[in-house]
Amino acid sequence: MTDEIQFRAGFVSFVGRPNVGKSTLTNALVGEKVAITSSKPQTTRRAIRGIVHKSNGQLVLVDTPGMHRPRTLLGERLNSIVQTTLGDVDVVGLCLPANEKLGPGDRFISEQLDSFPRAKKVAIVTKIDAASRPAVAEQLLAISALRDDWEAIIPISATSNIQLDILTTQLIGLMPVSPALYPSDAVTDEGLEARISELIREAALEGVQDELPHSIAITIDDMIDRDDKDLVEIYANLFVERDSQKGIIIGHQGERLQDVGARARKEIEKLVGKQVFLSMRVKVAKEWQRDARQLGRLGF
Ligand SMILES: Nc1nc2c(ncn2[C@@H]2O[C@H](COP(=O)(O)OP(=O)(O)OP(=O)(O)O)[C@@H](O)[C@H]2O)c(=O)[nH]1
Repeated sequence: MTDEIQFRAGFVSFVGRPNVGKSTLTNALVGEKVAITSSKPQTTRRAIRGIVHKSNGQLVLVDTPGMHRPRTLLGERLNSIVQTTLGDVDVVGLCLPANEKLGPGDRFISEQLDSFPRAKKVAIVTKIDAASRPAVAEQLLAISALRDDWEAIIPISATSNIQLDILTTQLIGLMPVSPALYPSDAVTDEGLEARISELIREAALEGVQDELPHSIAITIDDMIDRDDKDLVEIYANLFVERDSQKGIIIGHQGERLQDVGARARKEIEKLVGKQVFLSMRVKVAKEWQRDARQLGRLGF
């Protein structure tokens, strides 16, 4: 036996109801914007990986869409992404917000986790900055009674950076002994185009009404890296399902679309480290969420 610390690496997936802070946590742990965050529930569609590198281990974070009961074909595809992802991970972190009592949604998801015996279960109590100490204590008790196979129950705040290091250390401790799975400079294996699409979708979601979020999809037609200037030209399509939604996205005299473009461009410029020219066209793809062929074309 040696005292040498063994390197550990593996996969972690954060699950939980919509809006409990999974994407914010992923970004905070990775230290770079990889998953989109939004105050609108269920905005995360893909299994996005962020990678956390420490001297003694590596965590590959698989950020899944919230588990929910499917209502449309899109919903079913999202759920099947969750299923295939969770069959494969070393640890599932069930995110439960400190500032809301446990409810049927949390219990439903916890029960789903029973189907994945391979994964170790960790409870992550999110948003502790938004709850009083007694409320956090009460929540910890309720969560410990939720399952008897928790490896750990860890209270954190992703926005106030409370206990994030402890979470990382504990998660690494639960990983198998393994060499690093990704090179040390990788933060995500999502392609650049996919990340850009997500940034545009995030900008488009800001301030829209409740029914719209699921109706928006982004595709990129072309990306041209100009050699004559420090500039990338991006040609994107913003799909909605109905003509009326097209009007909402574009806004009065195109003002809203201009706003979305300006915000998206700022975020994309941070990502690519260059000036960006962004052209967006709004198109209607009728009922794309229910149509298998259109889903395929839009990348789901
Ligand atoms: N006060 C507080 N708010 C937080 C914290 N983490 C996330 N939030 C907020 O909670 C909301 C939802 O966060 P997300 O990270 O998008 O939640 P999510 O679970 O990924 O949501 P879906 O993608 O819809 O499944 C956002 O408005 C965040 O700013 C936290 O630690 N403290």
